[in-house]
Amino acid sequence: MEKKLGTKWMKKILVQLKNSDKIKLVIWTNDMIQNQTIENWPIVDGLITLYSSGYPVNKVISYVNRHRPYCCNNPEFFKAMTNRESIYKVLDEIGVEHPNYLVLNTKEISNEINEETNWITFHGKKLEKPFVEKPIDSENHNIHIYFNSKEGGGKTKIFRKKAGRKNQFYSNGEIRRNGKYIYEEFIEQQEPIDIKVYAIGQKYVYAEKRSSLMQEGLLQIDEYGRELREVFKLSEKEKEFAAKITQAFGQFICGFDIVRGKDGRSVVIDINGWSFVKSEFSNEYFENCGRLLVELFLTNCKK
Ligand SMILES: O=P(O)(O)O[C@H]1[C@@H](OP(=O)(O)O)[C@H](OP(=O)(O)O)[C@@H](OP(=O)(O)OP(=O)(O)O)[C@H](OP(=O)(O)O)[C@H]1OP(=O)(O)O
Ligand SMILES: Nc1ncnc2c1ncn2[C@@H]1O[C@H](COP(=O)(O)OP(=O)(O)OP(=O)(O)O)[C@@H](O)[C@H]1O
Repeated sequence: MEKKLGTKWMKKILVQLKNSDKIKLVIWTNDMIQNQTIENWPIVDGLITLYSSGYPVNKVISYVNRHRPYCCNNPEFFKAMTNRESIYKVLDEIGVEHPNYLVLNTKEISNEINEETNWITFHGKKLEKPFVEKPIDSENHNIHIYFNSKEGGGKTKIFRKKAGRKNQFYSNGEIRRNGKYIYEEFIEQQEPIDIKVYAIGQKYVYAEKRSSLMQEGLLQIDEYGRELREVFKLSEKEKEFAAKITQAFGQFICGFDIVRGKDGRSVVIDINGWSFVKSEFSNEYFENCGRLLVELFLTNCKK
């Protein structure tokens, strides 16, 4: 949490709240959040809550229920947002496209899964490669992509960036049988890119593209040593996704990822909740983010 608060990206946003003469900004330390009871937490009119590993969601919800501060990102949704199936169910409700999927607890039903070179079957359901296997817990970023033998077979393991790498190819294409996974259709793309979308409520959305995490080789780095990204122009439909997603998930500041299929579909593959743009060249994003947050709190907090 403190790591997130200390980033220069967060500071670019907070400075605008600090500079507003109508807002008194109170920064809560990690010690306060983790070790003190909610009775000792300051009583505030507005609250910025953002999910990160170790974040005490239940404690924060108890505080919010007791004091009813205005939350720009509603903590009631945080648990649902850590489950990839729950995320897709919400997307269904709001008409936002996601990949077709199947959830399997491969540990519990290992004997019932029949695995062949190019597909798996389970109780009459057939999943053909290529497909993507993601831990149901969206905080677990160890994602495997399985290829058809026509494409050379094997699998690519994707993981959080480590020593300039983001993936590793393995010739063994067997699925994992040790937990609950969501199996998704692999969206074939025209250009192998990830579209990282950063929405701010209904009024503003900004996006960047980066080389897909499954692209071979080392990360492409910019002059600041950060992953190379470029500003990306979203379609009108993708902008509508952004407005619907921030509303449905109750997250005023909300990042999510899109891939564009060869078939023309735009498909949401991941919702990240509060997520920072991390670019030296996106001042416009930070200015809008700070301005809209100030506006949001002034409109919604008790006078
Ligand atoms: O959403 P955010 O801003 O909270 O950041 C997320 C994630 O963004 P995503 O959610 O859009 O995927 C970042 O991935 P990218 O967007 O940079 O690809 C990732 O950075 P990373 O891969 O380690 O590499 P760097 O870019 O920092 O070098 C970061 O890990 P930490 O910096 O180690 O905390 C994550 O934080 P958390 O989820 O709390 O672990
Ligand atoms: N259904 C899919 N079809 C094609 N490629 C996909 C699909 N799902 C994921 N990918 C690729 O795998 C990468 C990781 O997927 P995803 O974003 O779901 O993982 P994550 O670990 O939740 O990411 P984040 O770090 O954003 O939280 C994507 O950036 C994309 O390149």
